[in-house]
Amino acid sequence: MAINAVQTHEEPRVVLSARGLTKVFGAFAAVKDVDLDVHHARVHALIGPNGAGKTTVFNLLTKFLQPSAGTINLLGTDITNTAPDKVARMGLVRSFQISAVFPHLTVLDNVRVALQRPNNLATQFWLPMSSLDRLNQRAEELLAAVGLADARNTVAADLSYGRKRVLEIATTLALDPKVLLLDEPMAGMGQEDISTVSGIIRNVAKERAVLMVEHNLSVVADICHHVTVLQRGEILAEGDYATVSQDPRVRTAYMGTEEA
Ligand SMILES: Nc1ncnc2c1ncn2[C@@H]1O[C@H](COP(=O)(O)OP(=O)(O)OP(=O)(O)O)[C@@H](O)[C@H]1O
Repeated sequence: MAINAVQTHEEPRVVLSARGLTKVFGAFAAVKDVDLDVHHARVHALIGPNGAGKTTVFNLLTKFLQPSAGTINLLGTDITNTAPDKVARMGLVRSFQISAVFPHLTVLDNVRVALQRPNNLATQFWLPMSSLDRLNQRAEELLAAVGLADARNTVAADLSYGRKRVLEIATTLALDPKVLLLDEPMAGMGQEDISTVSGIIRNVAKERAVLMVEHNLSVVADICHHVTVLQRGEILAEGDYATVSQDPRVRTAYMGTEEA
C-alpha cells in the first residue's frame, strides 16, 4: 500500500529513544526489552493486538510508570528517573491526559486556558479572563491550525464528538510539545473526522515528533512513516507500513489475512 505521509525537509533526528525498556508486574512482563527511536518531523505508530503492551509503553515513556529495566532519553537527556511533570515540561506531552477540555468554556477560552501553562500564568488563577487577552493571537493561530476558528465562540459541550477531540489536540499543542504522544486519536470517529484529524496530525508533525497508538490501520498506512508492532510486550516487527504489513508474523499475529 502506498504511504502518503508527511513531506518535510526537516532532519529526522532522534528526539525520544528507549533501550531495553521493560516493565514487570509481579511475575508478568508487560513490556520486554523494547528499543524505540522516535524522530523529529515523523509520525511513528505503535500497533499491536489487545494486551500487547502499547499503553504500558506510553506510561513508561511519560514516566507515569517507572521502568523495571532499561533507559529512556528525551532530547539528549536521560529521563529514566525523571518525574512525569518534569518530563512534560521538557516537551514530552501525552494528549488527553495533561490537557483537559472544560465543557462549559468556549473553544477559544479552552485554548487560552491551556496557553497559560507555557506562559507561566498558571498560578495567577485569580486574574479575570480578560487578562488572557494577550494570548488571543496565539489561541487564534492554534484554532486556525486545527480548523476550529469558526467554532471559537461555541461552548465546548456543544461541539460534535470529533471536534471535541480536535479541541483536545489544540489544547495539547498549546503546551508546545516537542514529542506528542497520541493514544488512539481516531477512536470513536467517523470517516470525515478521521480525515480531518489525519490532516491535523500530518501538519503538527512537520514541527515535532508524533508517536501514536492507533488501531485503524488505514490511518497508520496513510500518515505514519514508521510502525513498531508489539506482541506480548515484545517488538515483533518494525519498519514502514508496507514492510510490516507484509511480514507474515505480523499478519498472523495482528492483521490476520485481511488487507488493511
Ligand atoms: N498495573 C498493571 N498490573 C498488572 N498487569 C498490568 C497492569 N497494566 C497492564 N497490565 C497487563 O499488561 C499487559 C499489557 O497491557 P497494555 O494495556 O499495555 O496493553 P495494550 O497493548 O495497550 O492493550 P489495548 O490495545 O487493549 O489497550 C496486559 O496483559 C495487561 O493486563
